[in-house]
Amino acid sequence: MSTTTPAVSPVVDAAHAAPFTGAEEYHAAIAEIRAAAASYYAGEDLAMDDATYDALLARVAATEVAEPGWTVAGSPTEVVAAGAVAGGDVEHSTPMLSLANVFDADELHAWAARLERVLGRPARGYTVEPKIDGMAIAARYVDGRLVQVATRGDGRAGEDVTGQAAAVAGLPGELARAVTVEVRGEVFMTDADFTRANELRTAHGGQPFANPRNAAAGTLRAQDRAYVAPLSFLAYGVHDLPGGEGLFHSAAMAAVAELGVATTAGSPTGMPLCSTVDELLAAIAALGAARGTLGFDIDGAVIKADDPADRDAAGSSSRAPRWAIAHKFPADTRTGKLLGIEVQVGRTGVITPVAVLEPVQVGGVVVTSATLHNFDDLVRRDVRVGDTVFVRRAGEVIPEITGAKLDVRPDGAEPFTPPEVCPRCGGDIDRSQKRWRCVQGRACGAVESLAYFTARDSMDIEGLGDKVIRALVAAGHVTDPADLYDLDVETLEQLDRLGRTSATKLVTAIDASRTQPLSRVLTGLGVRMTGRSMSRRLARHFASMQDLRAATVEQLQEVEAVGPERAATIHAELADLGPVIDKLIARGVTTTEPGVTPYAERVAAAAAAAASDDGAGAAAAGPRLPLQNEDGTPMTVVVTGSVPGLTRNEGNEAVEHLGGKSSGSVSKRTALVVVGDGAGTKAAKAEELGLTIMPADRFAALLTAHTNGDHPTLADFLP
Ligand SMILES: NC(=O)c1ccc[n+]([C@@H]2O[C@H](COP(=O)([O-])OP(=O)(O)OC[C@H]3O[C@@H](n4cnc5c(N)ncnc54)[C@H](O)[C@@H]3O)[C@@H](O)[C@H]2O)c1
Ligand SMILES: [Zn+2]
Repeated sequence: MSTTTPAVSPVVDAAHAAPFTGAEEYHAAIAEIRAAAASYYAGEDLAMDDATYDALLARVAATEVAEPGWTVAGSPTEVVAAGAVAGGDVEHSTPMLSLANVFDADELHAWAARLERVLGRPARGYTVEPKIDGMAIAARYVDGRLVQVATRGDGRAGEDVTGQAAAVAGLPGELARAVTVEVRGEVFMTDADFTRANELRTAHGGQPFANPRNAAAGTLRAQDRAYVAPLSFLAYGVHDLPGGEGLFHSAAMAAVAELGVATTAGSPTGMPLCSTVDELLAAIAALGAARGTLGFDIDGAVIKADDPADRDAAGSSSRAPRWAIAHKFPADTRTGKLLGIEVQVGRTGVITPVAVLEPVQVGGVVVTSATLHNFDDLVRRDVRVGDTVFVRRAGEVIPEITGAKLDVRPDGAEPFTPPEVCPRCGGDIDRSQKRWRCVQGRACGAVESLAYFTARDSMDIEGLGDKVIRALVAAGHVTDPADLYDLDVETLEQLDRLGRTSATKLVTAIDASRTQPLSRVLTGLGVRMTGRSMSRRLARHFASMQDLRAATVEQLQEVEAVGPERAATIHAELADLGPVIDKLIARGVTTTEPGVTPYAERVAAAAAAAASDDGAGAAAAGPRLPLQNEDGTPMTVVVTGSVPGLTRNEGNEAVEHLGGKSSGSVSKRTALVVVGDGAGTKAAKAEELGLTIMPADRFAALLTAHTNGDHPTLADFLP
């Protein structure tokens, strides 16, 4: 391989995308990309989600490789911001470029190897920073005073946003020392500020922003606003630092921090220094794991050569530097189809709209339902059943719908009509607050939840039928299951048709239920997305209420058939039920599962066992995954063409998730070939070799079944 710049910048993942077969399609795609980029950088309504944008761009790049003669001048594969953003009045001291992307370890290795070839030796260290999802700016300080802030624009010249940037947190109006310097970094909106900004915006009659990035872009470019939406800044670059000649990036950024500017290194993520690709991968994984806890959106990690000499030697293409690379994380916003809107009534009587979605991968997880927040919001956003909607999942929080794509709304889609009365009890709704409530409050669902608690499969309390429960709730004696344990014979006797004997029996039965095991207590609490057998599994896994409540979303997924979505729901439900659980514990209800080793002891034992063998035994111990061979080893799987709802990278991740090993080339050793739209020669080769072939939609269905905990086997889904 030569070290000359390839015709197509490595920014774009051309190698795995299907080229367009007609020049017309190619030109149409470019027009679509430019239009999308124009609204994206202006902070206007999004035309598509990022994964779709990246996939379209990759197809344009693949076309340019296949048909070099078609390539248009200023193709989006070659210029910053797809060439859709005009340059402004402020010329940059050096171009503000884009970044090339990698999506997995192999691609990162390839990038590092390429850099090493250019340098003729390994790079002298790398830094790892969060890739903040906002707007790039250049801020110029003269004698310590902030005099000018400009957007990236077309990369050569940007727009003057000095006025709007005045109140950005982390970008001080005055530095600690009177130096003249240019600081570059990202202006963004934190999750908390995003919520606040949308409240302000809708209160002023505007449409809510789709996501924090969009909000930051819109806010930074807005001239006059009746209100100020808060923005933040983190620096990741510096130019003309006095005395900064030859300083490593990490040292230069430390100097910037000392001047009083917020930097990525000073943020909760820090700036790990690495010398090998393996160290880089570990740092990237750590950043990915922290993603949900930062309080602001990041869409990847940025890896940079630390030594300025390495940077000079590597240089840049017209679009991106060769000494830096972005390792992208799975997209946290995707589009999906809204199948229905359900109205849920919570334990406290809060009434909320919930979106039912066609399964879609967001942030690496299959999502089938998402919150629509509240009815005001839903009506304002005018989201309708049948719409293609934006689904956002930031970290481990419950996914949300941020808006609908109006240009593809199906004919005849009806606006949603909020309920007139409480869908559970038929009573009135209190609409005085944003969160609507049944006027009955906790009592609204009390009869239902008490009946569930006392049922045969749960606490099995004899003599507590529907009639008695209704009477107890109506008299105000009980609103939650724990109140049952406070009842005495005198109180019960006062109820209609309950004599002293029955009352005494009932108190005895309630009292006896205290010894029911944890699994039955859990069943009785009616934790959403769990039933009898799931409650048993949870109880057997965690052994005590205390350990179950302390479990993280990740730990909950250790339980068989608990996927990310169910784990997040169970976690939220246990928190929601906290007060009732506390009350039950205080009343002496059993909190352990008999005959099960405490969770902490088992974790310690497992760790000891893992340390004493090579881990091969551990892999075989779990239930067999759909893409595992009988001996527990992974099947080699090739995915070619597109899988519905997944990017190429997510397709490969899905293979691993299902227990397989994904490979890029078809051979006799390939166990399975997944074939989707746009599949090329690999599909033909698979047929030639007589390999097992699976259509991509069936693969997607297999993934969904697995994520839902249905324990599918590969055979179930083969044609
Ligand atoms: N959905 C859409 O319609 C649409 C349209 C256009 C672009 N996009 C998205 O934008 C991306 C390409 O746009 P781009 O060129 O603006 O960004 P990029 O992904 O190529 O990355 C370059 C940018 O990263 C930012 N950055 C954040 N943290 C950084 C750090 N620590 N160090 C250095 N830079 C850092 C800077 O702003 C820099 O300009 C694509 O991945 C695409 O998904 C989406
Ligand atoms: Zn009600």
